[in-house]
Amino acid sequence: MERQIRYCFIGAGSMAEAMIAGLLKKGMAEAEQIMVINRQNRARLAYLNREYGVQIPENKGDAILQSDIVILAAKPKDIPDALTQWGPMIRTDHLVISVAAGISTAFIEHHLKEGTAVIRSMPNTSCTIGLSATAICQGRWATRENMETARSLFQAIGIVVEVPEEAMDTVTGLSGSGPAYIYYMVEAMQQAGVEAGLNTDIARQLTLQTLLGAAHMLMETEEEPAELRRKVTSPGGTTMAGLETLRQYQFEKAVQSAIFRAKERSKELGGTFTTTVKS
Ligand SMILES: NC(=O)C1=CN([C@@H]2O[C@H](COP(=O)(O)OP(=O)(O)OC[C@H]3O[C@@H](n4cnc5c(N)ncnc54)[C@H](OP(=O)(O)O)[C@@H]3O)[C@@H](O)[C@H]2O)C=CC1
Ligand SMILES: O=C(O)[C@@H]1CCC=N1
Repeated sequence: MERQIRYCFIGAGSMAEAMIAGLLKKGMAEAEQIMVINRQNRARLAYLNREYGVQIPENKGDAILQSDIVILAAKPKDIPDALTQWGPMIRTDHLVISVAAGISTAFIEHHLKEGTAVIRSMPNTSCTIGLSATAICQGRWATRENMETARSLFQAIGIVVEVPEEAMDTVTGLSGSGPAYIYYMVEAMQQAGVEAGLNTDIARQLTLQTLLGAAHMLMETEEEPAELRRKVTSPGGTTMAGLETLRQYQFEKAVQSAIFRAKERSKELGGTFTTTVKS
């Protein structure tokens, strides 16, 4: 029987959990195939073991040695230390998939043995339920086969697009951080409903179904968002009044500025480290 692929997550935070939950839910991997290590939070590892049955090896280095795919899921600021600490255990036949915002494939490759395949990705937390929007890009030593492996991994937990590495900061600002913008909008809508007199549960139900319905309308009718918006907006009606108010508060500019700023932040997070990369 063919040996099953083994995954080692370096980092046991929100993103690792979201990917683990999605991979298990979609049957892409069994819990025995997934090992997780972190820096020091043992309670967190115990939780992941209890909740998902994933493997928490006694010896963290062994987890890397026994794996085929290493998923780098520490915070960008901790990536240099993680690479210094764990890099020596990563072999050239490993595939390294980073989910870290801003960190370039070149920076990661610099800390690993020459020839190690590195793929940079940007999923989002909706991978928990198989609905991530993930972008991937190819490092210097990664082959097309490695890219196909990463693609099938992320396809199991959502959609996947391939982009040039220069686009990864924009992707991070748009779809990596994107769920948070939507949740912020939902919070504001619910709060307005409650302040205007609805009970919390009703405000929540109406807001969530409105979000779900609008998302499905966009996906299923394939009409442009501006056209769908036009159909809601009766001349002189309530929507027109609401949209006008959003315009007065520069809604469009606010959303665009948020995405541009998040993109810049992604660059800043990676920029801190680029100077240490030798050409
Ligand atoms: N959250 C999100 O929506 C998304 C996040 N990302 C990216 O995912 C990455 C992780 O983010 P998130 O899960 O939110 O972060 P968290 O802070 O929740 O988790 C970070 C994890 O990294 C571990 N860690 C830190 N240093 C090391 C080390 N040297 N060796 C092993 N493990 C280490 C921490 O362990 P300990 O607790 O023991 O210190 C912790 O388990 C980031 O790079 C982020 O840019 C990408 C897309 C979306
Ligand atoms: O906030 C962050 O930095 C990470 C990257 C994309 C989403 N969360």
